Amino acid sequence: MDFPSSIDVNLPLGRFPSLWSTWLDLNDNVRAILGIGCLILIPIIMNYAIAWAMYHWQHWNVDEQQIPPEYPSFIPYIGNIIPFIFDGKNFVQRVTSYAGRVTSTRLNVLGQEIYIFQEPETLAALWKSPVLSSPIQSYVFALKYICGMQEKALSPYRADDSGSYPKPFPGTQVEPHNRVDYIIHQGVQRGLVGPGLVPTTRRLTKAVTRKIEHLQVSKEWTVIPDLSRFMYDIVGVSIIESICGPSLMSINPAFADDFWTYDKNVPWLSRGIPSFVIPNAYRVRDRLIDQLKNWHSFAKSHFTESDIEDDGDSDRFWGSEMMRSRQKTLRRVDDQDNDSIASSDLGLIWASVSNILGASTLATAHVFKDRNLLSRVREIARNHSEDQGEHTELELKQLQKDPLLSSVYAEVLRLYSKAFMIAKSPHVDVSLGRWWFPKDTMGLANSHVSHMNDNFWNTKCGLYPIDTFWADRFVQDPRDPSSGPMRPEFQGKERKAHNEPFFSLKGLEGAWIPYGGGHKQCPGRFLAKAVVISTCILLSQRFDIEMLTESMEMSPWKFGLGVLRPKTELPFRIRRRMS
Ligand code: HEM
Repeated sequence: MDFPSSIDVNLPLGRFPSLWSTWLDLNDNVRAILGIGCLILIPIIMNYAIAWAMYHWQHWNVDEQQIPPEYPSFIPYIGNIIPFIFDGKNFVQRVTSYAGRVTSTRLNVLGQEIYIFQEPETLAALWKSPVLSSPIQSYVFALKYICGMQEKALSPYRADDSGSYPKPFPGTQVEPHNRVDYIIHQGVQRGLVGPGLVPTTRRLTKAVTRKIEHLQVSKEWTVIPDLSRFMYDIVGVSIIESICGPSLMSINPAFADDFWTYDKNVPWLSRGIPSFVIPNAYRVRDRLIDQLKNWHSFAKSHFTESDIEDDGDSDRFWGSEMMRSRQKTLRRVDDQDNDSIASSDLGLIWASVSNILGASTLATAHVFKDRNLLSRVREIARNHSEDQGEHTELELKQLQKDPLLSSVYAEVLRLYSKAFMIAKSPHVDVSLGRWWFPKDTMGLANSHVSHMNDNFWNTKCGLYPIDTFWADRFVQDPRDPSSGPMRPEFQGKERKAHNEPFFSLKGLEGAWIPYGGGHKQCPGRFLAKAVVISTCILLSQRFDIEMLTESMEMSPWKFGLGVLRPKTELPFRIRRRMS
């Protein structure tokens, strides 16, 4: 049908007829395609509009206790997955903010409901709950994709709904020898928080001190291309030695280099990128698993009880009681074999190295970049060292209580830790104040969102913005009401009990969360603090370091996996100080 052209120009709604005539001028195929497009698009837009309205309505409806509102997604089912995986930082920040405040939210990702809890009080309530287990799906995911565990060995992990407490959850059918969640949890607790803490810290600080003492650096400047690699050779290798003993790397001389390459590839492995795209990452992981198996059989055939040292923990074959006992407990779990135990050990070693390495590197970079901070750190070191050089174990322990050093350590973790913590309640719904956390669903918390909460952290009225490093942020000075980590209105009465500047994490539960919280909190946190502080002290005392780059841009790819790493190499020059 032809449309009279005269109407076209004279009608007050002249645009409508011209659109209409354009539509009629199109050929049938194009009209059919556009028609189908509209049929698909209109329900999507309506669905989005309804989801959007529901989202806001649930946020305004503050009187009721409810499950967190579902964040609307333009394309149902798959809408959230792409930004979640590839733009995690901005996506998580966006979905957990409402009307300028941090909030909790619900996402639908590939048909699965995921809850993100973020308000400090909600997180504090979450971590007090005694009914949470480990999120077994995420264990399975990490063991499969990051550590290369085979499907059969993963089945007892998938089946374990008994929780990580000594007493299994009521209703579970899992047999005691298959309680992998509890077995792993209690093993690392004993090794890193319980009786193993003192001997492991001693081995670790000794190894770090020895490596720093023996650095091949003279009194002349030497240029070194990358601070991260330099710190890996000190801190990363020391932590592997202190947990696994000297034999792992002495019988596998390529282990340290292979592990460095593997660690760089973990962000890709964790995204499930297949082996034909990143063959080298898979090859290096296979090599590490072979080397771990080689170490296991070497240690098994050489170790006797008499090798255990007087501290009751160390031995030169397995390294520590934690690694010795994992061999027994994990082997008893159904369907485990040499490969699966090696994959599991690879995961533990990665957890031990990855974050501590990032934290020590960034703390060192910040201390040496700021001359004033460096001289304050050196002054503290001098005051704690009797012979103006060597630090005794006791001195290093006392240095961990120093407010400035503790603040530098805490601020590095506040600024650079971007971990997802995962929680699940397999059997009962959990009340978290305003929100419900339904049973058998996945709950997440992200440290980046908590650490960048502008409404909580003190910036001294914008002088030290939330996304910048301020060495003194965590120092509380009783004489300065504007000091301390949180905004003055959140400060407790604690500072009244002090006369001198002090460091305390009181009141930061649910806000400073680099280690997660509650029962599943990182067991390596005490070791981490000891190492970050000892490394800063020892390096600043013995060496001059000048960073040869201004850039401290972080790679976004480790977002969600812990402490970030610099995007590029950090070149620097170093020389031994005149004593
Ligand atoms: C700055 C250093 C570190 C940071 C920021 C860090 C952070 C974390 C985080 C966020 C978790 C997950 C907690 C949760 O799910 O709620 C975790 C778990 C864990 N971390 Fe660390 N970590 C650090 C150092 C270490 C070290 C040095 C070790 C070992 C020597 C270690 C061993 C572990 C282990 C074994 C787990 C799993 C615990 C379990 O499943 O029960 N971490 N860590």
